[in-house]
Amino acid sequence: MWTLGGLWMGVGTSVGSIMFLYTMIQQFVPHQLRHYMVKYLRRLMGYTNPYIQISIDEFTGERLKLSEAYTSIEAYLSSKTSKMAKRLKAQVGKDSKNLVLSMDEYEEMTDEFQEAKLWWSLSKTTPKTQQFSFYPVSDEKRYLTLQFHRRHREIVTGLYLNHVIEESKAIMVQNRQRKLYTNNPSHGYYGYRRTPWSHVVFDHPGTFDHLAMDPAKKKEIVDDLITFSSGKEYYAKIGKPWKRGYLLYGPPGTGKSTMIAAMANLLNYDIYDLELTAVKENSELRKLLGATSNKSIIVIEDIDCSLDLTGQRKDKNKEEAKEENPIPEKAKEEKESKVTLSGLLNFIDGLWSACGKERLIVFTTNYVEKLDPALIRRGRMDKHIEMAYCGFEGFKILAKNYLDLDSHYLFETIKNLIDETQMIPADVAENLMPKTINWDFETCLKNLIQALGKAKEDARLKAEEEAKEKEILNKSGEVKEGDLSTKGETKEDGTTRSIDK
Ligand SMILES: Nc1ncnc2c1ncn2[C@@H]1O[C@H](COP(=O)(O)OP(=O)(O)OP(=O)(O)O)[C@@H](O)[C@H]1O
Ligand SMILES: [Mg+2]
Repeated sequence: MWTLGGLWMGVGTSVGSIMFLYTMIQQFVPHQLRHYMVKYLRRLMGYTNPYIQISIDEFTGERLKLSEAYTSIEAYLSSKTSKMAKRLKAQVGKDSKNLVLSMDEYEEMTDEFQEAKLWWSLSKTTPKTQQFSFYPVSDEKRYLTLQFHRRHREIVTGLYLNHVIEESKAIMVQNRQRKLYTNNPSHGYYGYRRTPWSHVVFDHPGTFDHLAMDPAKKKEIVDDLITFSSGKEYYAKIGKPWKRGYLLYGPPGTGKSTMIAAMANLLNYDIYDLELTAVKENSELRKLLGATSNKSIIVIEDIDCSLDLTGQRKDKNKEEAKEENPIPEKAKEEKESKVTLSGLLNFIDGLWSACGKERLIVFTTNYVEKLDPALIRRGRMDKHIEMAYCGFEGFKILAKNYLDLDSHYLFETIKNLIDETQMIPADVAENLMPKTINWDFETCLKNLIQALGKAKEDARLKAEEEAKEKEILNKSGEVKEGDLSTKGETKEDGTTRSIDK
């Protein structure tokens, strides 16, 4: 036992010193020399060293995408770090309640699996051209290295790595703090952040239980989402990338944004709120897409206002104003987004869109009829959901939510009024909300009844006004028709034909 322990310590020390040497070279040797030194060191070690090394980069594919393997292993190691590593890094965990510890840079730790002993270390490569900067510069690459004896190759590649990934899944769920990302429009270059997205903790309390809408429709949406999230094998079987598009449309204040929060809370996904007008060109759109994680919702709100997507829908007034006050060409180029409709279509379902798994893409709009049909066809936006005015079923959900009220004698009055009125759930909710400390159910419900009565009356007056306008128009139309018939001659089939003068 002692001998084995001593041997392991010895091996650990020699591996440690080789890695230390590597790290020193990476850190302090000028990059022109570094390449040769590392090459010869490796060759030398190849003859004598019985150890195999696997490295896992933090970012893959020109660092566009956060490596899933890296994230998983980092989570796995974080569960062991507190016992093994000496230099730790602390981050706030789920719900900001606990601190999650992970290995600090240039730190090493050991792990054991069956009879194999394994060494993990975290390193980084520094940029080729050394620059003075207060922040770590964007060329920095972090990577994890795993070393083990070659006699354990089968165990490690066949079993250990799978074991790490499986363990990491449970740990990640435990530690997961959901995030709300945005593509930061304040500066195009994302520098030391190493990702084009900036984020805050996603803390929206909205759930489907809170959402006022037809229960049958709600159930259909929830079922659809759950089926999607558990559809890994199904999507693989039908040969489709594991993603789904949702189009939420309807008047302002009908709960489109609230539904997105409810979707994220239901499925435990992150949200990427994409500000399309801040994206300069299609290639940036691809970068943004590549830097999103799996299990996420990519949202483009008010898609109809986001861009001139067809090239035909330019705002005429804006165009005229531009002509009067022309913006200098360079400033214009810097400011204007060059994202095209085809760029966006590729973003949604081109080859690039398949680079992640389990992703929802959600568009919201108040004017569905303004959207290009290509953008919202099935396959891109698979499910179209209309968020409508509040009906009685929706009201009951709001009454339960805002007043904790299941039934009341005034419900019948509200039922009769609400189905004849077009009131958005946001207004119904606002009218229901208690306005004084000593509130009671009756006052709240009567407030709503009053508001509904007023809305109904306003609608009646508006309809009357419109009818009058129509009548006037019809009359003037009749006069014109009358003029025409006097000037025309009657044909055999009873229609009239004008006489050319
Ligand atoms: N269907 C609904 N159920 C519950 N609450 C709702 C619903 N619709 C709106 N609300 C309430 O009204 C507020 C505004 O709703 P929300 O922002 O989701 O509307 P929206 O449809 O996204 O509007 P817009 O088109 O202007 O973005 C929310 O904070 C929510 O409290
Ligand atoms: Mg909204």
